[in-house]
Amino acid sequence: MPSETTQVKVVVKARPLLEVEETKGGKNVVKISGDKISVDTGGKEQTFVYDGSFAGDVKANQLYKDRCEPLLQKALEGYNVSIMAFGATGSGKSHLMSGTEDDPGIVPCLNHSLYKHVEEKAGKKEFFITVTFVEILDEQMTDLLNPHSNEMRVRQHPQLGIYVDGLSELVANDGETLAKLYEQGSRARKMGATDVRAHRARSHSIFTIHVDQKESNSSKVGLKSTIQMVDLAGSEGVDSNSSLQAVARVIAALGDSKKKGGHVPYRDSRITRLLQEAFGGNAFSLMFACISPADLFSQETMVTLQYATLARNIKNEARVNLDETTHIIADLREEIARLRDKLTTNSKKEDVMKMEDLIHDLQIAKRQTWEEKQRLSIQYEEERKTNLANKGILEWVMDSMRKGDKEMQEKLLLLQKEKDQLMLQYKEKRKAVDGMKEDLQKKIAEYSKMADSGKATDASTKAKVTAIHELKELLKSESERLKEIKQHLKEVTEKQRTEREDARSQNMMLRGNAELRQAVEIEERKKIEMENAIMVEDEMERVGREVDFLRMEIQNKVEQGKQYSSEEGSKLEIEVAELKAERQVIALQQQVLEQEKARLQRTLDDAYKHHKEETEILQLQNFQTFRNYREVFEQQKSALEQRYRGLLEDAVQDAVFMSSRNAEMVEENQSLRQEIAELKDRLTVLEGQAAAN
Ligand SMILES: Nc1ncnc2c1ncn2[C@@H]1O[C@H](COP(=O)(O)OP(=O)(O)OP(=O)(O)O)[C@@H](O)[C@H]1O
Repeated sequence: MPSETTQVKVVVKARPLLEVEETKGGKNVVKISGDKISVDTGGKEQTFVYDGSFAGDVKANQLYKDRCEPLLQKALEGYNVSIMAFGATGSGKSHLMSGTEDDPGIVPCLNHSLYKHVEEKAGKKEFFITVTFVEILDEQMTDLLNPHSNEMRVRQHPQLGIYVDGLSELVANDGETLAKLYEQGSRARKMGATDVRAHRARSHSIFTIHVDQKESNSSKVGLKSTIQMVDLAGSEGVDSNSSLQAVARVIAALGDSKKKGGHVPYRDSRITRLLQEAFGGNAFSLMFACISPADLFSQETMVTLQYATLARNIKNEARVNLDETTHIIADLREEIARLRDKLTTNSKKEDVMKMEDLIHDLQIAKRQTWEEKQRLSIQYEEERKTNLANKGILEWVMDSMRKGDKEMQEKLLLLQKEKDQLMLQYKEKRKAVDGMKEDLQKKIAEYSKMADSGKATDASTKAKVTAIHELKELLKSESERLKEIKQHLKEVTEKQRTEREDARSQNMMLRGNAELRQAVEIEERKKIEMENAIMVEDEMERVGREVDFLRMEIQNKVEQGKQYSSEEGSKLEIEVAELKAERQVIALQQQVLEQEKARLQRTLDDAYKHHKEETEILQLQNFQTFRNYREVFEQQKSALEQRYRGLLEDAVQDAVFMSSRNAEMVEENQSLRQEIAELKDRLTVLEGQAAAN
């Protein structure tokens, strides 16, 4: 297995002087020239040399290209890589690692090149990439990709190295997935805290990319490497932060020539255990020492630079990691079988314990196969929906809600179908009614024409009158039916509205689900808009038909040479004007609806933004409330304990008093007995004397 001795590389990155620092009168006390960096500490200039020093105007992607891309190449050759950001709070560590949209950080840049490489090698090589994301705060570990509450432990596997037992490893088949996982994890890191900045300043996070690869169609053993991206806790006051102090002690133990060869306190904290390969182990390591250029921070800058100097002396022994999972599993199985035989004849306690460890090692080794990692990843995906939802990460809730909402959606769909059918019936019925009206008008016209002509016989008059009467009756009943349909339609619409309301309140119950609510609102609004549009269109059509009908009637009459009386004329004109006005009103209504829609859209967007912010705050507050409860509980507990302690002390004192009193009484009793005995003796003597006399 090829291996290389390598030194931990240290690059200093000074962030720009922030506006807030400038307004406070902060001055730039850092000068950079080549790999040298000088800090003016109140008139005294101190100079340090590193593997690189970069000023504030340097973009993260340039730093990535320059310093991290070669490390990615190493990782692709099978070496482990560790990229760490170290520095005081506010020195720009997170900015460097995560970056912004305009200035993507080291993690997004590396993500991009990693998958570019994977694409380029398609056909020749197969890659299997997974990620884990852990946060360590006050020695507590949080699985940022799947924030569960199961116990997690740092363990060491004899062949696979150091790992966190219980940490979810998720498959990232493409750069987009990896970016999403990193983003969600970073968000989960924020969501758990009441004071995001203080929390981040005190916590460490490690985002690890596991790259497994093998040559396509080859039985050659594949490669297996890890890329650790570490955002260390803020170092201002290294003394006050014990786990960072532990990192400092490890750096000093390995990097300080006076302490070389001595004990390295990796086991002092979880972060140092997890960085064991990065400092003095099997990895190519790069430490970004992040500093602020401001005089206000010069003390913190000096602490960072001193540790950076020590870190640069650390030597690592990096080797190519072959994917020997299959062999490891076979070896472990063999060892387990041997031990099992031994245990059947002679079961010693240490052998039983060793057996337990071996079985656990085998379990871990078995989880390293691509198939098993894939299976577990799917299982974690399921779990993390709930865990992330509990943490307020919304996207997953949305997905699951869509499923949960299905029943309600189906109900609404059925109602919509019923409504559509009713609408169709309504339209058809109205068309028929309108036709009948038209027919009736015609029949009345024919009848009056016949009557005017004076040619009408009794029979023909009767027939016409009967037909008119029948039609009138039919029209009446059909109009009734139309009314009924309309009423039914109204009821269904109302039912639909209440169901939607229910659905919405159900959605409301899901805390933080602003996106989903917005999606539901948008969908609902679209439906209402569509329905309104249909109604308006329908009305317009009806009014149009009425106008046409009138026009036709007038034309008919004109053609028949009918002279309108001024009364009829003005009646018709009024009717036309009314219809026109009706049409205008509808058009106006439509305009108003459009305006209302735009206004609602704006209100909704504002409400959405506001709600989203409020939800986040609420979640943070809830967490705070929980902490307050816990504090009160702790106080009550200690008050009770104190009370019981007091009672116990009293009881002990009483017991002591009673026992001393008891001793006194025993003594008294004894002396009384003595006295009685003496009195008895005297009595006997006196009785003797009396008898003698
Ligand atoms: N290169 C940069 N360009 C512009 N602004 C920067 C740069 N680096 C850092 N900043 C700004 O400096 C501030 C502190 O940066 P950041 O939050 O990354 O510090 P940090 O070291 O991660 O702090 P903490 O330890 O508290 O998490 C932020 O407002 C950030 O936007």
